[in-house]
Amino acid sequence: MTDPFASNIESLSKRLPPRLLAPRVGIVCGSGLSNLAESLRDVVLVPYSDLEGFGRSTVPGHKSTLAFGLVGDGEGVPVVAMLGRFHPYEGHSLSTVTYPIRFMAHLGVKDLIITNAAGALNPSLAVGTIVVIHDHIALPLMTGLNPLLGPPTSAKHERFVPLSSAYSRPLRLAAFRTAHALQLSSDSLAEGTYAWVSGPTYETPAEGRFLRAAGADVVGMSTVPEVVAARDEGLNVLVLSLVTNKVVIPDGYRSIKEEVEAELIGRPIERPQTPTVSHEEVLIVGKQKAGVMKDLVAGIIASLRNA
Ligand SMILES: O=P(O)(O)O[C@@H]1C[C@H](O)[C@@H](CO)O1
Ligand code: HPA
Repeated sequence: MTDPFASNIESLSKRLPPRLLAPRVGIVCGSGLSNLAESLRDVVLVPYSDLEGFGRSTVPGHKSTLAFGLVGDGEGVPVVAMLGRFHPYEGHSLSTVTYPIRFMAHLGVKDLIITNAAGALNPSLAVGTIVVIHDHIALPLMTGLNPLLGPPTSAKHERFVPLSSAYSRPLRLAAFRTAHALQLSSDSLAEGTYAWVSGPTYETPAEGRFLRAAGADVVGMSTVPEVVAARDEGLNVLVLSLVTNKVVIPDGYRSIKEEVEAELIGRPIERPQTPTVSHEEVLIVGKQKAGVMKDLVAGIIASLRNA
């Protein structure tokens, strides 16, 4: 059997200068956020179809291309960005979902910046806020959909991977320091916990309240398998979630019984409508905030140069 890492490296070495073939930082672009590649210079684009082990992204707002390039002035920092990721709900196995992360680690990536679009469970998070993730709740992971099930992927990997500090503190500090340097308003960046759901259904109102009660601030359909693989590979991980829609709204629970009873005594209750999200809406907000996310990610990477 051919080693897909080796054959990919062989084909990339024919297309990339040596410096780009040794990226220090990896980026995963979330829904509608592939413009992150615009902050790269000397870019070389490699379609996933030219690489072994890579699937194809089937979700609008996700391309199927790797972008290699440099970020920042002078020598710059060599990076590789996934323009488009794989989600289990597309029918991809967890090993396909996580393969690019393992490949990036194999190329020499040390710091991984993962972005995603997510719904707000915490009512204080406005649409457009970028949430620096400091923890996660992953029901699929806890109940058997875990990319580390099965034999360890290599003898150098631990059997039991701790996730108590999966989200790098130095990278989270870099995110807030960069936002300050970019003069982003204080409410454009927040901190929180990401809940991973398999999708592709969006949450019912009760599921939203359940995840909120469990302590999550945002919910999405990706990222956690990538974080698990990255930690298995020993990478430092930063996750930035862009809030594209609200899932839980205060006083959003509507009791028809109460409503009718209130109507009968002549005191109709005005309650907010439960929001209905669509992927189109997710992409619109992604597009609106893509510039801020791009500048933030580029600034964080440039700040890592001296780290
Ligand atoms: O790849 P991400 O997590 O950014 O995409 C989110 C989650 C679903 O794939 C999709 C739902 O609108 O957007
Ligand atoms: N739920 C799950 N995933 C999402 C959402 C959401 O509300 N918005 C964007 N991705």
